Amino acid sequence: MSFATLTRSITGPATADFPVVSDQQAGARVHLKDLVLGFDGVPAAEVSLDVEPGEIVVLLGPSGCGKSTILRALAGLLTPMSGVATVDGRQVTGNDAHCAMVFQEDALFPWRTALKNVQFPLQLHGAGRRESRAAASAYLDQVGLGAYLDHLPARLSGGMRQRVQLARTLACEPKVMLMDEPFGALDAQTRLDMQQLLISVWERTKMTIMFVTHDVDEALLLADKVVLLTHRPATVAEVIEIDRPRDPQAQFEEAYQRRRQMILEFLGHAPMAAAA
Ligand SMILES: Nc1ncnc2c1ncn2[C@@H]1O[C@H](COP(=O)(O)OP(=O)(O)OP(=O)(O)O)[C@@H](O)[C@H]1O
Repeated sequence: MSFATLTRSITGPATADFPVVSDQQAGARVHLKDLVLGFDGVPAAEVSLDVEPGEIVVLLGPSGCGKSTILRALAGLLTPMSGVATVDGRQVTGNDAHCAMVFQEDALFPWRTALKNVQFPLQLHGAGRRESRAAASAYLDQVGLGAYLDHLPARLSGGMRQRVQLARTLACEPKVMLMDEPFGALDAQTRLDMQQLLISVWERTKMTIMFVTHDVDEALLLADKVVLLTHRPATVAEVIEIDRPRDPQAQFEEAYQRRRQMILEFLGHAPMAAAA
């Protein structure tokens, strides 16, 4: 998307307190077909998976099974051994402009203020100083950091730094946001706040989100689909579809508890991938 469209989307009429998002920005379809990823010729993941535009798909699986590797391949950071990954029908090769990654450890520039961190991708795409400043400050406002524009990352809490990272990722206007345990290092309350913030961002943008977590409740709160993966090399063992809207009381119901228990048991006894 051009920066002109971006600024239109920020300054146009908003439905709530969030910038209007153009159709172009809505989520992309992700298609993984017999995708084999690995290191030094040894497979770490062998997956086929379809993600509809605007879905939140959560990857759950035992430690080291290959979850991050799948996200890294979609971000263009890893070349597949075989198979294909496409985003809206286009094969992912190298750094795909439609996909942006959010890591657990914030990857902010420590010498740049919150505002300048978010301005960075905008300027990289050719926006001028004034335009990028206005856009970045709008994004930071949306993640609740309007009063912290001039703070360096060192002066922000872990949760606030993750908000800056989220704002910076949103400024890239990705069609697919790849989130690798983004809230794993946060305290419980901040994590809940970030989950709610993510849901509100997603409701407004309808981005496709692929999210890795070890937290089953986080998965059940966020996901349209929970994808259960086997031990390395990760293969898809099961895809669990979860209805929306989410009832906040649902977690106290028996059906929720049964599903949660089933997933916990799966993770405790996750199968090995079938021999090829
Ligand atoms: N750069 C690398 N070089 C070699 N092996 C790697 C590399 N990165 C990851 N691996 C290996 O690939 C496998 C999958 O790693 P990956 O980080 O994708 O797992 P994960 O499911 O995300 O793990 P966790 O849940 O513990 O974060 C692991 O066995 C890991 O040791």
